[in-house]
Amino acid sequence: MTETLIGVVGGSGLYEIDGLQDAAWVTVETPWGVPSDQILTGELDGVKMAFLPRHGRGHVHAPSDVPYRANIDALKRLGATDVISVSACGSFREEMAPGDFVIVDQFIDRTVARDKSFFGSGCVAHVSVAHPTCPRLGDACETAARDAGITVHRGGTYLAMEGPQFSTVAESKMYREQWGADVIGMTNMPEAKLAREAELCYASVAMVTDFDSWHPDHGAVDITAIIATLQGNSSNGAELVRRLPAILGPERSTCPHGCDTALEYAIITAPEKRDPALLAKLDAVAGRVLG
Ligand SMILES: CSC[C@H]1O[C@H](OP(=O)(O)O)[C@H](O)[C@@H]1O
Ligand SMILES: Nc1ncnc2[nH]cnc12
Repeated sequence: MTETLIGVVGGSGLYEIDGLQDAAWVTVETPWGVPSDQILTGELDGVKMAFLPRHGRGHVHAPSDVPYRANIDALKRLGATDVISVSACGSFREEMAPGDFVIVDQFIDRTVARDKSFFGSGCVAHVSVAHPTCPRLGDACETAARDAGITVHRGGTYLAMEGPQFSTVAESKMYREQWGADVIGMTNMPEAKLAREAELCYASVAMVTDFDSWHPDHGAVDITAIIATLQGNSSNGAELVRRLPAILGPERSTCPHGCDTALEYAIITAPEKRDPALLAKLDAVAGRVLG
């Protein structure tokens, strides 16, 4: 058993959480640069928490410029065992309506302009992301959402687009009709891939804010409507997060789905050929396997 530390990455509309005991905003330095903001640490129901606003307080980082590697490294460095992403998203499904939450379990990664791995030449690693989210953590999110009275859908495919512009009608219809995506956002990739490389359990809770641009009765997505929906629902996101520590508890067993051993056989560069400079940067993310 190890001590649970729940990392929370708050998306649009969720820039801090209340009620933490011994709350403190801490600065974390990483070899991958500066995280999106300071991280709010503290305890809730006897469980350690670390909250990081993905876009920074005041929403300063565009989705393409979020320092995803620094964020995941910083949470790992603080001792996070589990990471919950809370995000705003558009919906491609009539039944996933604005205000509903979706516990995402699959992704289609259409992002093109982001650093997607901690590894590279000098230390090559290939982890599996066939199942990019953790079912155990997803269970906890689903329970927390139901207990909070939130309408929640278990399972859904999130299309991660580059942005910052929203999709065209043609793209929106293609993602929905041909590609089978359920929701769309701009941030969960490469975050989920990096969490896997860092051997963190990752779950994504997506709050539906709009019907993107495919819906004949709703017209094109616009930011004013998104912000109005977010203002009505961000308290639900915070409420879900507040309920998680009591559900997960202060002690955790090894992940039955293998999230926390993802690197076990992933590094294929021969030990004598590894780049010492890159190995030094991997101290937090891959310290368990690199020693
Ligand atoms: C505010 S609308 C578009 C913006 O909102 C979502 O951010 P996040 O995933 O961090 O909640 C979406 O991905 C875009 O970045
Ligand atoms: N329709 C949409 N497309 C991309 N990101 C979003 N975030 C919220 N709604 C979105």
